[in-house]
Amino acid sequence: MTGTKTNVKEIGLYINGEYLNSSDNATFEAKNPATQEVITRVSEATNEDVDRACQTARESFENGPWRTMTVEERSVKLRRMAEIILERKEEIAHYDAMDVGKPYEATVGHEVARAANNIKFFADFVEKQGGETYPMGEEYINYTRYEPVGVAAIITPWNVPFMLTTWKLGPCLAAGNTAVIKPAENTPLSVSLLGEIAKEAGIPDGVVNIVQGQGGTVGTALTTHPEVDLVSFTGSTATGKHILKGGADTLKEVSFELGGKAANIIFEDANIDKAVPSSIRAAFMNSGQVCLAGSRILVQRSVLDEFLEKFKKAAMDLKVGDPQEKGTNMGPLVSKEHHHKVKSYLEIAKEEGAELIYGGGRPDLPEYLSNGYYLEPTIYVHDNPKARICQEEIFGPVVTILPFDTEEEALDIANDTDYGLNGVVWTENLQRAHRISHAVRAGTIWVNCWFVRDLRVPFGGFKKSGIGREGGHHSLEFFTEAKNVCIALQ
Ligand SMILES: NC(=O)C1=CN([C@@H]2O[C@H](COP(=O)(O)OP(=O)(O)OC[C@H]3O[C@@H](n4cnc5c(N)ncnc54)[C@H](O)[C@@H]3O)[C@@H](O)[C@H]2O)C=CC1
Ligand SMILES: O=C(O)/C=C/C=C(\O)C(=O)O
Repeated sequence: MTGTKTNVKEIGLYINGEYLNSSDNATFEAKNPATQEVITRVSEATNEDVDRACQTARESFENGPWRTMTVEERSVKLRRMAEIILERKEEIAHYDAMDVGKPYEATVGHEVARAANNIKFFADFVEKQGGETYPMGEEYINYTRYEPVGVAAIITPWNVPFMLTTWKLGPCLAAGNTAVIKPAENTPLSVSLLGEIAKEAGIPDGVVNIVQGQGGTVGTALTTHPEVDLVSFTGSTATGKHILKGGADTLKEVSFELGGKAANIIFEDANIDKAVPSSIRAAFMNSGQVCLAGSRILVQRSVLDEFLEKFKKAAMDLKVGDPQEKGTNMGPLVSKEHHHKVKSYLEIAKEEGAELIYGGGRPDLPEYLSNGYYLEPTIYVHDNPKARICQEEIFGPVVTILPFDTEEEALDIANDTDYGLNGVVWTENLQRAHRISHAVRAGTIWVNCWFVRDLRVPFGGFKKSGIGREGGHHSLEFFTEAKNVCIALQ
């Protein structure tokens, strides 16, 4: 038996280089979703604590050495931070396995490495940036500087806590800003380590601050705070709207990566043997709690039977179980509330007349996981793209297969959504691959692959899937103010 293996010490807020209790000593529980065991207690920030974190970040931005250091000096410290993340990869992955329910094996091997690279990539990238120069004849010359904006609020979700926080923190710090981070209340553990990691890397106190607690209170206090200039957020579209409204009075700049309902389109000329394992990953990785999930699989009718047979078999082969155990492909859902929400879609699917192909129940698990928030990988076939299970972000291991006959029909279904984060196309026809990639209204299209990430490319959503883009110079544009300097030459 594994389950919760480590005693995790109580988690404080991290402000000005110190872990602290909240001003009223209030705490909340961090729980293991595989067992419901309490892992530890976490300080719940008050408004006073959020204010302190924001004032500290402001003071450190205005008067600390971080903003005025050379880019190279900052990058040395950030590269060290990336190294420390790798040195502590087992601990970080173990924390995410415990409070997200993420399989340890995949997290330690992939997600933590990506987190380290998020920091290293921007440390290297920022050193290579130049600016624009515009001479005006012999009389004047203009040149552009990219200066840090100020204090950034970094609000991250529970599905990929550590990796997604570093994805924002890397460019934020590389550009010379200071940060107040708020991880999701469901998953406070791994992000809390970023305070001590930043300190060990030599990043001055006050540059990285972490507050913990509920979105509605702590998140709101942070994203409406007058000292916060920027909000970088990944999470639900509903929360994105709250943050946008709350930031209006102080004109905060926002970068939002929101929900998705990606179409994964399998044409009859696709290599089905490649499409099946990739579509399984896209549907069930992290128990389907992925904004980029291929949660609608559109399959051309002539290959429907073949695809269904192979896809179902591959889903049945997934090992659902203890996230800490070697070989586990799928852990539990993150929380009781989320488990309830995802299961409610099984009722909705029944009412909507979807055909259940596999799953929908509780997997067979050892006794010590009997309280865990588990659900089998679940597959439906439905012919109504307007059904709620085809329109709403379920964010669980529930996938719907929609048959289609023609390319036009596939495109209509793919674009019939409020979301536009990503899409996937499986075809061996080059012209069709381009045609469909151009016609699907989404920020990323993967052709004959899924979730392949190059950190230089723009990443973000069309429609209700986001505002702005992250990645490479897109992230740096968000985290900097462009300044023009015009000089008289005569
Ligand atoms: N990456 C993604 O696309 C994600 C999508 N979701 C979607 O959202 C649904 C609901 O999940 P939730 O946990 O409720 O996500 P959420 O959007 O409420 O949580 C994400 C983060 O926002 C914070 N937050 C919540 N309300 C806030 C507010 N008013 N002001 C500032 N920060 C706030 C939370 O504390 C958390 O840190 C999921 O079922 C899923 O469909 C959730 C998490 C990530
Ligand atoms: O690869 C990225 O930069 C972002 C990935 C985001 C998710 O996996 C998510 O929000 O679910």
